[in-house]
Amino acid sequence: MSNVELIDGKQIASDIREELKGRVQELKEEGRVPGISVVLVGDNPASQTYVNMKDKAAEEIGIYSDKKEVSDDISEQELLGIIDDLNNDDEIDGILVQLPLPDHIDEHKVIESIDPAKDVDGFHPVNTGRLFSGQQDKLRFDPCTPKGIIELIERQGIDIEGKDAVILGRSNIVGKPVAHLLIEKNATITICHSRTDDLAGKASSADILVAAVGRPEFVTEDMVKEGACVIDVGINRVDGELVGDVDFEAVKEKAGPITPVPGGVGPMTIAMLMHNTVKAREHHGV
Ligand SMILES: Nc1nc(=O)c2c([nH]1)NC[C@@H]1CN(c3ccc(C(=O)N[C@@H](CCC(=O)O)C(=O)O)cc3)C=[N+]21
Repeated sequence: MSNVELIDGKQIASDIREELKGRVQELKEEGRVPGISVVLVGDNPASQTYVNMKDKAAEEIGIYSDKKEVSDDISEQELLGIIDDLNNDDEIDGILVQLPLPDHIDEHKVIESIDPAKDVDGFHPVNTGRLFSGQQDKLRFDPCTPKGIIELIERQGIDIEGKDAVILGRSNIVGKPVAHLLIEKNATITICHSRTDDLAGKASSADILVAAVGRPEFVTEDMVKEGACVIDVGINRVDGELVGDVDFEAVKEKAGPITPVPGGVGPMTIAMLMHNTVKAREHHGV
């Protein structure tokens, strides 16, 4: 008999999409269909996969979804022009520019050109600033993967308050924002990275361990405390297979609740993108 407590991200994401359907129905009755536009620069096959998953989720929930596919030699000015059009398009509530962008385009400049009220990725400095300063009273879009992690933990029935959370990775899209969200939930935070001394020692002190380092099976058994909640944010392709940042087989018996890859954090990212888009429409023009 297995004593593994799997956190079923696929199921939880499906529950969230179901909840969103009701909110979209109410908006539709007022003639206010939520709309998202995804801007895809170049033809990276992995990006295509994500964009297709977003399309499918939007369709299921009843969100209008539009795609702008442009060549990877597009100039920065042209790209900024597309975003300006979307900022001024009343049918569009959410704008997502798929990252990464080609080297000749300044990612920060592009993100800052998005209307913060349409920034469903939660990457604009207005939104990250409101997260950083704990402003929950203002319209704020939290980044999808970090917000999805919080939802996974809470919907699994795990209390965050007072817990020691250790985050492996300090990226702007996962490590830093998830730290702020966990602080907001009254956890105590340690962020570890490539220069951290005794990373294994720190990781193994965690009640909640978030692995977002982008290295396949980086987290081994000795880095996990007995019964700890383990959240695997990794999506590494190894020999055509999807592998997380956690050595799942080695860790699953020692850990408490643990997310699989695939079927953990990934589906939650898309569900939270849909959540942000519905929220954007609910606030749009009111
Ligand atoms: N502006 C921007 N926003 C993003 O949110 C964004 C981005 N750029 N660039 C790329 C990354 C990656 N990303 C994923 C979303 C869902 C899954 C997902 O659902 N994964 C499935 C598996 C899918 C598969 O089999 O490939 C799972 O983990 O179960 C993965 C990765 C969003 N990203």
